[in-house]
Amino acid sequence: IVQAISQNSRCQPKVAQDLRKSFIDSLEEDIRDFLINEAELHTYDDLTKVNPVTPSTVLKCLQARYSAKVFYTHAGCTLVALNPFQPIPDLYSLDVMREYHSAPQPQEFKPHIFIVAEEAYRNVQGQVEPMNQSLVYSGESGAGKTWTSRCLMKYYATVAASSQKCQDTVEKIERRVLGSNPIMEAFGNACTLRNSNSSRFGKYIQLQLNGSQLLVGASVQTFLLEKTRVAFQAPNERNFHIFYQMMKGATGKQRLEWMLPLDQDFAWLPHAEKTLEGKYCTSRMCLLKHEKRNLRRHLACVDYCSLSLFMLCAGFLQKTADLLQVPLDELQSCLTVRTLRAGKQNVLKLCSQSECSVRRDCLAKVIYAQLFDWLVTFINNSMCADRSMWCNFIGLLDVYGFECFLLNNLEQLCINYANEKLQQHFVAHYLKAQQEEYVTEGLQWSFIRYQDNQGCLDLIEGSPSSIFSLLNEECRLNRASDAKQFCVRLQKELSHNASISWDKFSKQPHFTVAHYADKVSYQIEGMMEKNKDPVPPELISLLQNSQDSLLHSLFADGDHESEGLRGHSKVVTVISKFRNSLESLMKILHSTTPHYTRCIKPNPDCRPLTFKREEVITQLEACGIVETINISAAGFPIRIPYGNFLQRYGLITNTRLTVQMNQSNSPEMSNQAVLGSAVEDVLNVVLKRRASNSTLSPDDNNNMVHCGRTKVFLTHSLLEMLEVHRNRVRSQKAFCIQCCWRRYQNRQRNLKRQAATRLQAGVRSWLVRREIRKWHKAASVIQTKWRRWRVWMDALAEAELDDAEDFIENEASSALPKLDRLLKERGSVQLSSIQEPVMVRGWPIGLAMASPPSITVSLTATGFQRIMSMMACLKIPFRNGEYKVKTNQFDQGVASIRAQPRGSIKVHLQRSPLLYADMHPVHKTDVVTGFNQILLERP
Ligand SMILES: Nc1ncnc2c1ncn2[C@@H]1O[C@H](COP(=O)(O)OP(=O)(O)OP(=O)(O)O)[C@@H](O)[C@H]1O
Repeated sequence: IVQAISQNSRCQPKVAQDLRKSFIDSLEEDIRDFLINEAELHTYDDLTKVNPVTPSTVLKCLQARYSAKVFYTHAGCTLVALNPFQPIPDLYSLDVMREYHSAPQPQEFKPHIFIVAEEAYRNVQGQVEPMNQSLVYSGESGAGKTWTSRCLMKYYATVAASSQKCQDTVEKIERRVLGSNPIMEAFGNACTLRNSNSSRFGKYIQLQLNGSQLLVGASVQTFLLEKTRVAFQAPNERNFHIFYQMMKGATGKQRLEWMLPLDQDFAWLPHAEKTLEGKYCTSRMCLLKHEKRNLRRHLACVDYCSLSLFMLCAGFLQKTADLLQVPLDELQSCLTVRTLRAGKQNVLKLCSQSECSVRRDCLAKVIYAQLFDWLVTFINNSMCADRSMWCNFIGLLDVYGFECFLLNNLEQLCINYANEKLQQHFVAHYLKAQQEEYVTEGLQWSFIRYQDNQGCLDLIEGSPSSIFSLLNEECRLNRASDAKQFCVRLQKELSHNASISWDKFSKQPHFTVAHYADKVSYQIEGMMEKNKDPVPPELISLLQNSQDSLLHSLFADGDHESEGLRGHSKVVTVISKFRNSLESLMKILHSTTPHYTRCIKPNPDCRPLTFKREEVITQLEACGIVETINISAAGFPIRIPYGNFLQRYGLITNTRLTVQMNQSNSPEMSNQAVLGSAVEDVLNVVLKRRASNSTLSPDDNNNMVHCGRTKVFLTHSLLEMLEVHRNRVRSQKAFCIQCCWRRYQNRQRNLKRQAATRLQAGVRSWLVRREIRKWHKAASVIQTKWRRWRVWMDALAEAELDDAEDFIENEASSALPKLDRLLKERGSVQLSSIQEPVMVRGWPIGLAMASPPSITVSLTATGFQRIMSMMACLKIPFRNGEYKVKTNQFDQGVASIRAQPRGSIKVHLQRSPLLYADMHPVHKTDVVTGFNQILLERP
């Protein structure tokens, strides 16, 4: 339908309108089932969550998000960017950049181009192989590729900028990179029907990073500049911006110097009245002074040369000759006389009027193409860092999206060929990565089905015969090209390939290629000429002899192949050049980690916040987004290691702890079995419950989950179910724990009350008194000895000194060690407190208490618990502080004990709570909930 709409939209608007209506009707029917909860569609930040994945459901989801002003959506491994066509406040601000850059997990943020940028940057930082990154963004004209490119450059210029401000040019490279954009756009962009600032060339920008991941340089590689635009613009389209900027910006003096008439309408500069997007300016490029001067001088030359093109087109031959600094007669003869080779002799032939026009256009195109290349080289020279200064790069590839117009020719064939290559790379990259993981995890691979476009690529570029090879062959033959003849040749040689077909009813010579995105019919008329892109040799030698230094240098090096200078067998065709540059680009892509972004243009008129379904669905088809989602969703996009899975979802079936224990002492393979079955238990519970109240059958399990060697592979829908169940079980458990805790507290309170009474009555009278009795006994022994000693001392005072000394020595040797031992046994027990043992700062059952901050306890964990309770019950005075704890559970720990309001004591054990698993029921709960505090209360 979409194809029919686009084919009829110009010639038969009524038919197209009817088709569009029926298309929209069919959409509604198709997605009715899906849209049960339409209000929530905009919350799907990943299109792989859409179920079922069809173009219409994806479309509806994107539309809902677009209406909610959400412009980025993940599509599995790619990002879909919808163009809002109006600036969105704070979507790309510096703060947002910093937020994404500093987030520990940017993926958890809302989808954004900065997530892709940050992921690539972190890959470089993490030195994950392959370290170099490529960010590929494709889409049709006006979809937002250039915008994306600017955003990414700004992002890297912000996050990868050096914080040190020094004079060195290298520090300012980020400004150079950003500043080169307007110049490139001035020369390479033009106002087209589809985009007022359309890039007419493809580019790969390489941002060079040093070992500290700071931006130190950049380089640009360009592809397929649409140089025909210099001489021919489609109705209502414009030439390259630079010409208009130059006309507008020229001062009176320059006009005089350039001999530019004020009121002249140039045929090559249509619609000069339209306003432009921007203006190039060298000051933004942050160059050194001499570089700036150099660039300005050269740009003036460029302008000069460009200007000559106007003059050329307007037929001002004298002025053109003056500006190009070539002799007028030579210019004239180049444009009007053709040199033919007849044997060894040259024959001059006067050209027809149309041939003269072709030559004039050719001169303009060749100058512009060379100037553009020169500009790219100049920019590269000013931005590119020395190879020794950078070690990694992030490449930004801005490629034209798939194109299918009413009339398609060589340009579209090249563009669509490039897209086929990228699609193949994309599929191969992601499927390869997935396949590798599935194989290592022992998963079956066959369930992923995808469209292989190798057949189409073989048709276009394969050997021995393909469209390209036949086209090149045709161009190398020294004969006038005949479209019909070539069409017959194609039919003869390529009809075995299923990707090519011909419309029997079409009178025009053509061929239709079934691309991965759509079928495109290419007209053959003019294709060979475009492929040859002939440049008369006279023109080249004319420009080589120019007195203008820039022009002279552009053509002096002699690698400009013109039709006469190169042998026919060596013709370097447009296709060959494009293919070569694409090959080198693909080589780079293969050696980097790619990140794909699909830019979508929501309406053809560039109207802000307007979403046209048929427009979007065509693009979704063209960029193979449904295919991409299917690739991402066909497998299991969620991969969770067993340990993490059971930790998170084990509570659904209470399998967590047992499995963890088994895991620690069983070999790896049996672990996997144990873990796998534990996971299955969990999933079975979830899936059965789900199946009981929905259409899902338990057989669907295989499509939603797979247990690999180390990970569980899940689909998004299963993950959602798991989350729902987990939350439900958690709230149930939390409620139970609360009830238990209250019950336990009540019981504790009662028990403590009883224990306290008993302790006060029993323990105080028995335990304490027994000790007191012991101490009394010891004290009386010491006192007796002391008294005896004093008596002896008194007696000795009267006796002779020598005898006395002997006596003391004998007595002390037996009495003092005893006293010493007692003191040692009771720590800081003092003689004076023997009479009042309750007030002694010691504890009868093995607790020796010195002054805080240290209590040394040597007992079991339960014993410690009991001690603390007793202390509380007996109102033993203690101070808040840190106490050393020694139990049989661990060597040495620290407990901080704090008195709480209402007489309770809070003991905080600074140890892994798992060690207390056998202490008390409450601690077990604590293990589960992750608390490690014990609350003990005084009666
Ligand atoms: N994210 C965005 N926010 C606001 N406006 C945007 C955004 N993306 C694109 N635009 C607008 O859309 C216009 C077209 O975008 P852009 O020039 O980037 O398209 P493109 O894909 O590069 O087209 P082409 O292939 O023709 O060069 C821009 O001029 C800009 O005004």
